[in-house]
Formats: sequence, structure tokens, C-alpha cells
Amino acid sequence: MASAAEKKLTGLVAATFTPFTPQGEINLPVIGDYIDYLRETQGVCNVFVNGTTGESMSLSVEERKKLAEEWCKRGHGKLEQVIVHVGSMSVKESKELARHAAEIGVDGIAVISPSFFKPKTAGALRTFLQEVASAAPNLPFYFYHLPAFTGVNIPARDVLEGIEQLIPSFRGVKFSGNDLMDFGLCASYSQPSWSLLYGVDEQLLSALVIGANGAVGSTYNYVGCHIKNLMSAFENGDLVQAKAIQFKLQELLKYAVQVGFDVGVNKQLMSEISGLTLGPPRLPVEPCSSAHAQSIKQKLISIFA
Ligand SMILES: CC(=O)N[C@H](C=O)[C@@H](O)[C@H](O)[C@H](O)CO
Ligand SMILES: CC(=O)C(=O)O
Repeated sequence: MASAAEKKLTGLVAATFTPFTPQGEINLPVIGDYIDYLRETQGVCNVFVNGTTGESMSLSVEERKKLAEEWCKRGHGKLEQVIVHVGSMSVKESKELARHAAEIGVDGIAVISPSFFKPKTAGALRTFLQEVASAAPNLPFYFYHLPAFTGVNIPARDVLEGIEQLIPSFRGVKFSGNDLMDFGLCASYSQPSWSLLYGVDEQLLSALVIGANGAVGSTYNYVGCHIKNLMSAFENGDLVQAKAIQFKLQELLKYAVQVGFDVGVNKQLMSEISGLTLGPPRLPVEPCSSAHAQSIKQKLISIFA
């Protein structure tokens, strides 16, 4: 994968779930099959490992390293890019994870804002990001904006101001917010080598209109093949078709939220759809019954039929 390191990240990126054993330990042997499923069944060849969907904030540093290693090792020759999220509450741990990511040859790293002690200004957040990036100066670096989870409501556009001077390896933003004006301001500030990756799957089409280069999301694990069609329809100027597919995903997620949807449900849904055994989530996320996930799967089948 090292050769792909400077290839601009575009298209669909699956935010991966972390496989656990029934006892709640990370279950590395599942990852090889997971990669084959993404490639062969969904046509998705990029992954975002140890993010929100991967429950990174509930994992130990040691577990995060082992997971990153396994995704890299098994993905070699099969995946185009393996991006690893290395954000943490501790700048020291983040730097350790960034150094480790460089050693194992990932294609890029992403960092979310710390959220217990929150940066008060865009400048403080930039300094945090710069410090982490300095531990892996040759790795493409992405800022991960997820205000609903971090509670850090600094506009991403403000974070980007002058960031290319502080972080020469800066290559873009994974924007998981609903504020499309802020996203637009990021797009107009963006540079040719940057990737703007949108992360709210239910409104991807709007972000494509504004200039998203790609998308990172949890649902691409199991509806990637359909959302690829949305992206091609958009590229071909077929907005009628692109909207029809976007509306299907919205209908699915509306149903899922109505019956109950969190990362535990999402993970069980992926197990039911893919046949992979991803196991339970980790506390405080509660396990989801097979029946609950099956009802969402049935909805998905009827919507995308
Ligand atoms: C908070 C979170 O996990 N966001 C994901 C990625 O950014 C999305 O892919 C959502 O899971 C998806 O848009 C469904 O709401
Ligand atoms: C969904 C997403 O992008 C994440 O898991 O971080």
C-alpha cells in the first residue's frame, strides 16, 4: 500500500466495525474475511479503521495498534487505502499511535478533537493536531470533524485556517457534521492535494454538489454497492437517479432510528447482512439482539430491492 500513499483519497471509504469475540476481546482473524466482503460484495476498497464505528475511544492503545496492523497486513494488495484514526484524549497516546501507524505503513491518519478537555479555540485545536501530525510527518493527515460526538463546535473552516503551514502533511477533512455551509467554506478553501470526505451518509448527495471528493461512513459497509451507484449517477449528471438512491438510504435510516440505532445495532446489522461474526459492542454500548437487527435488514432488503 505504501505506493498508494500519495494517491488522493476519493470515492467510498468504509468506517469499519471492530470485531470482538463473544467474551469482548478483539477478534483479529475476522478481518481477512471482512476485507474480502467489502471488496467483493460491496466494491469498497478503502477503509477508515478505529474511528467512531470501530469504537476506538473504548479500545486500549495496544488493541488499537493490533487492529491497525491486522487491517494493513490483510489489506495489502487488496485494499487501496487504509486510513487509521489515531485521535485520543491524550496527546501522548495520539502521538504514539501516529508513530506506530507510520511504522506499519498505513496510507494516512486522521485525528478527532479531544472532547473531555475541549480546545477553546480553533488555534488550540490546530496546535493539538500539529503536535500529533509531527509524530508521523510523512503520513497524509486528515482532520476528523464530528461535533455531535465531541461537543467541540468550532467550525471546521476555522480549524483549516493556515493549517497547511503548520502541518505540511495535511491532506483534508473527514467532515461528519450537518452544517453544509461550513462544509462549503471548507470546500472553497480546499487545495488540489486535499480530499474533502463527507461523513453523514444520509445527506451525501448534498455534499457531493458542494464538492466532496469522497465519503467515509458506516453504512458503506453494507450499502456500499448502492451508494457507489449514487456517486456514479452524480458524476454522470443523473440527479434523478442519484436522488432516488439517496432517498432510499434516508428511508432506511429513518426506520433504523425509529426502532433504535446506535453503533451496537449497526454492528449487529452488519453481522446479519454480511454473515461475518463481528460480535458484541463494548460497554457502555449495549449489545443488540439478532431480531432487532433482522428487522432493519428486512427493511433494507425491501427498500433496495
Ligand atoms: C457518528 C457516526 O458514526 N457517523 C458515521 C460516520 O461519520 C456515519 O456513517 C453514520 O453512521 C451514518 O451517517 C448513519 O447515521
Ligand atoms: C463513521 C465514521 O466515519 C467513523 O466511524 O469514524
